[in-house]
Amino acid sequence: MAPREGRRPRHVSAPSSSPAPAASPFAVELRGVRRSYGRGEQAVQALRGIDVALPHGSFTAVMGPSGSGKSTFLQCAAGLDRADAGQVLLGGTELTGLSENRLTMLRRSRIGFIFQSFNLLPSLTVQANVLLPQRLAGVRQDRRRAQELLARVGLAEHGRRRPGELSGGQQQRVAIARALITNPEVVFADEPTGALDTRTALEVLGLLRQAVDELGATVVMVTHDAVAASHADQVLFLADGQLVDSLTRPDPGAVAARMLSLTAAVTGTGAGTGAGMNVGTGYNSVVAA
Ligand SMILES: Nc1ncnc2c1ncn2[C@@H]1O[C@H](COP(=O)(O)OP(=O)(O)OP(=O)(O)O)[C@@H](O)[C@H]1O
Repeated sequence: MAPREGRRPRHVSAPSSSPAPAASPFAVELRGVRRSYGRGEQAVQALRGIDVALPHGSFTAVMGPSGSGKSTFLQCAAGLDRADAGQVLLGGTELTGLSENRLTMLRRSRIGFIFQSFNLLPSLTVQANVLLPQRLAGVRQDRRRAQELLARVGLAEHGRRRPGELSGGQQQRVAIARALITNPEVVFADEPTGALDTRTALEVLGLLRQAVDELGATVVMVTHDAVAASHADQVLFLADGQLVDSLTRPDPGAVAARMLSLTAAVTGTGAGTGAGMNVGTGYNSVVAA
């Protein structure tokens, strides 16, 4: 997938260190990834052979009906959960097979996370929260970069406050700054706007878009919201543990139409597979290049 025209990463105004040289053209690659939960008749096939490759500097949204495997996809791609089969690569480094310690170190230094519920530490100042990934990774805490990132998300004056003194939208901005502090290869965002009102959500999505366009970040975002997904370069649609479709340069209407037909197909409500939905065609390989 090519990034949107006019939205190519410009690698300008990166607050400090530039991204590490890419060992692979792809920030994230999943090859034949399978993950099931439980055993025997109770087993649930959460991912049933996922093949996808997402280039550096791209913004990808992952959508699908409830239970389609979005969270499992994100967890496996981010090395928070282990695939039963297949390979997961981050910037060319294979995660499958890494020891727990090495996986933890890799997550701390090369991956940023943004969660629906912000997950800031209430007892730390805003600035200390932003610096936490560097502290955990055991690298020098770069206060200047933290301050630059806080300024970028509009919180230059809030570094000494505690998260509890900020609004939800402001807390999510802190979480974005925290996710970017280590200059990670990929930022994984799990429903980052799920707890925010519409206007605040749009601001947060704009900041994620800026991180991609101006800092060269790679963002992978799970969302239920068609408007949120339309900020991405590409939307991947999951159904029943498989990638069944994708949309590039998505607009909210097209995303909503595909979700509607997907949900109808999954629940069997008979709404058909209009809007070009590909359910059941065996399309499960999306190489975003
Ligand atoms: N720890 C677990 N133990 C057993 N089954 C699980 C576990 N985690 C997920 N599943 C099952 O795997 C399937 C995929 O779940 P997953 O959470 O990835 O879907 P999702 O698309 O993120 O759903 P939602 O939109 O509702 O959050 C579901 O059938 C779910 O019930």
